[in-house]
Amino acid sequence: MIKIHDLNAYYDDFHVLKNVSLEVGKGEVAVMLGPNGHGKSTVLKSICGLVEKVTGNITWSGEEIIGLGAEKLVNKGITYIAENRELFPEMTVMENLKLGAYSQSARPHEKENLEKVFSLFPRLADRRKQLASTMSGGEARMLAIARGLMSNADFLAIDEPSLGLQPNLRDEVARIIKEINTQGMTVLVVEQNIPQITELADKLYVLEEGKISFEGSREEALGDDHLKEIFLGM
Ligand SMILES: Nc1ncnc2c1ncn2[C@@H]1O[C@H](COP(=O)(O)OP(=O)(O)OP(=O)(O)O)[C@@H](O)[C@H]1O
Repeated sequence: MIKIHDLNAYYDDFHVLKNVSLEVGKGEVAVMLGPNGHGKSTVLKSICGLVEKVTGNITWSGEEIIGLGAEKLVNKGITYIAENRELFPEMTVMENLKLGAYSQSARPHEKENLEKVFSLFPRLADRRKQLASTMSGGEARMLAIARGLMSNADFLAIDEPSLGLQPNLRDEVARIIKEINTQGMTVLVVEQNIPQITELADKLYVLEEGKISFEGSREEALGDDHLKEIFLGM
């Protein structure tokens, strides 16, 4: 379980997150919604050791992990999948995937994770020799998610997977998140353009102005007209 208590995050003097507390139970999917620029990515990055100035507590399976840094956290099974893909364009699909398994904890599992990834994303298996730079936007997005899975993670923080995706591929992203969750992955995802993802959420959080303004089930969120209209698009 990931448990965040009173997280504050800063970029220099800019105080982005203000006493954020949330938890994602083992094997659960939590979805974070909220307006642009209010700090959703910063929550994910703070968990994954990618924000320098943070205070508060973040525990993973009971162990304090705040401030450990991204490399140590990847070895503990905590992986961030960025919204801006961050692929290596001049490398093939296969090379990009193998780089996802660079960490000490992932290396011994490279073969089995590759098989898992290719069964989830058959299209990547067909294109394993293709350069990442020549993939369509949707394929590149899938590759970014697949590369995250190569890290042998137990917890994935996924940032806006729908960004730049056509509607049919959004269904595909929802299917994949459901599938990896069924296999036991704990997921915190920032996403409000794929209704199927909010449907599979065990819990929704809304982040506004760096603070959690709502926490509850999708049914509870649907009971609130403001949330329903603004964040659930209904
Ligand atoms: N590396 C950085 N240095 C300085 N300011 C930053 C940095 N990253 C983000 N910010 C600022 O922090 C605030 C929160 O950004 P963040 O990306 O967490 O928001 P968000 O809710 O995820 O937005 P979006 O939905 O647009 O991705 C924004 O004002 C942003 O400009």
